[in-house]
Amino acid sequence: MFTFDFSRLATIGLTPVLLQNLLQQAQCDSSLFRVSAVHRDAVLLHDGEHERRCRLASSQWQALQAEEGLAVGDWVLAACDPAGDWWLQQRLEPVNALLRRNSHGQRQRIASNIDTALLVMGLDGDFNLRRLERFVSMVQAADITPVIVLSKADQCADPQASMQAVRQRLPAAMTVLALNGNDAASCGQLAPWLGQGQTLIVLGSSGVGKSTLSNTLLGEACQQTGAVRADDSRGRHTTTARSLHRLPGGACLIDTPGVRTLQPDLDEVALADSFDDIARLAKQCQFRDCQHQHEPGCAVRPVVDSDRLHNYFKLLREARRGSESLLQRKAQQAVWKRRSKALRQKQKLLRD
Ligand SMILES: Nc1nc2c(ncn2[C@@H]2O[C@H](COP(=O)(O)OP(=O)(O)OP(=O)(O)O)[C@@H](O)[C@H]2O)c(=O)[nH]1
Ligand SMILES: [Zn+2]
Repeated sequence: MFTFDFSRLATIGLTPVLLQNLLQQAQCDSSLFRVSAVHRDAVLLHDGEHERRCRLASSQWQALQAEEGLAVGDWVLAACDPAGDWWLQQRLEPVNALLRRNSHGQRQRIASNIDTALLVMGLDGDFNLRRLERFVSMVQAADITPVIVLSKADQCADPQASMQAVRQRLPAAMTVLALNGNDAASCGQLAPWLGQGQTLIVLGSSGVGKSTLSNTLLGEACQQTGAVRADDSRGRHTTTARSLHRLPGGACLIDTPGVRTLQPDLDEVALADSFDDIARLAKQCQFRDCQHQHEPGCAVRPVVDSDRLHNYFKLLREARRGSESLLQRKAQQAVWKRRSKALRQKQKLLRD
C-alpha cells in the first residue's frame, strides 16, 4: 500500500478526483509527493509541509527522459531506504502537461497537472491578438483552461474596448479580464481560479507583467520566494530556486525558468482544435478544398475575422514546417546511426 496525508497534500494541489486517478496507477509501497523542482541528479519533493531531496537511479532517469521527462507538478511515489535517503519509485501519469521541444526535436515536459494558464498580454504597446491566439492554441492543446489577463489596464485609456476586441476575436466561452498587476484589489478578479486544489501557470511574452502579477498574487508569501533550503536526510542543505509556490487563496503557482521562457510549440491537431470555428464553418463552403480566399460560396470568409483567418494559415504553415523538420532530423539521425554502425563494422574487420 502507499501512504499519503490527503489534507496536507491538498495544500499543494491534490484533489479527490486526482487522488482517485493516482490510486489506480500506484504500484508500490511508498509515499505520495508532488515534484517541486527538478535538477540534474535529483528532484525536490513536497508533501504539503516539507520539501525533501529525492534521488533517481540513473537508469530510471534515462527511462524518464525517453518519455518526456519529469516535471514540476508531477505526482510521484518515493520511498526511504534504511540510510534515510529518498528514492523515486514511480512517476504517476499526469492529467496534462505543458511540453516543449528541445534542440533534438524531442518533446520535454516543463510542468504537469495544470488547471489554468493565465495568458498575460499588456494593454500598452504589446497588445497583439495573433500572439495571444498562439498561446491559447498551445494551452488548449494541453487541456489547460486559458484565462486571458490584459495587464497594465491602469495605463490604457479604454481597457473595455481592448477586452471587446479580444472577445470578438476568440471563442465566446473564454474569460477575458483587464487588471493592474501592481494592485492586489484589481488582481482579486482572479479569485475564482485561485482556490485550493487549483494549479496555475502564468504565460506571456517578455515584459507583459508576469512577474508583477505573480508577486501580487503571492502577496506576503513572495518574501519567501527566490531561494528555498531543502533538507535532505543527512542534514545537508541545498539551496534551489523554488518552482512551486503556494498562493494565499490555496492555489499553487508553478513558475520554473522553463515556463518563463516558453515559446508556443504548435502542432496541426492542436491548431485545428482552437480554430474549430473555422473547421466547422468550412464544412458549409461550396468547395470541399476551399481555402477561404476568393472562392465563391465560402462560408468562412463572411463570418471569421480576416486577421484571425490569416493568422490561422500562418500558424498552420509554421506547424507543418515544425513537423517536417522533426522528420528530417529523425532521418538525419538514422543516417548517422547507419554510418557509425558501418564504421564499427569496418573497424572490427580490420581488427579481426
Ligand atoms: N502600470 C503598470 N505597470 C505594470 C503592470 N504590470 C507590469 N508592469 C510593469 O511592466 C514592467 C515589466 O513587468 P514584469 O512583471 O517584469 O514583466 P514580465 O512579463 O515578468 O517580464 P519578463 O521577466 O521579461 O518575462 C515592469 O516595469 C512592471 O512594473 C501593470 O499592471 N500596470
Ligand atoms: Zn471557404
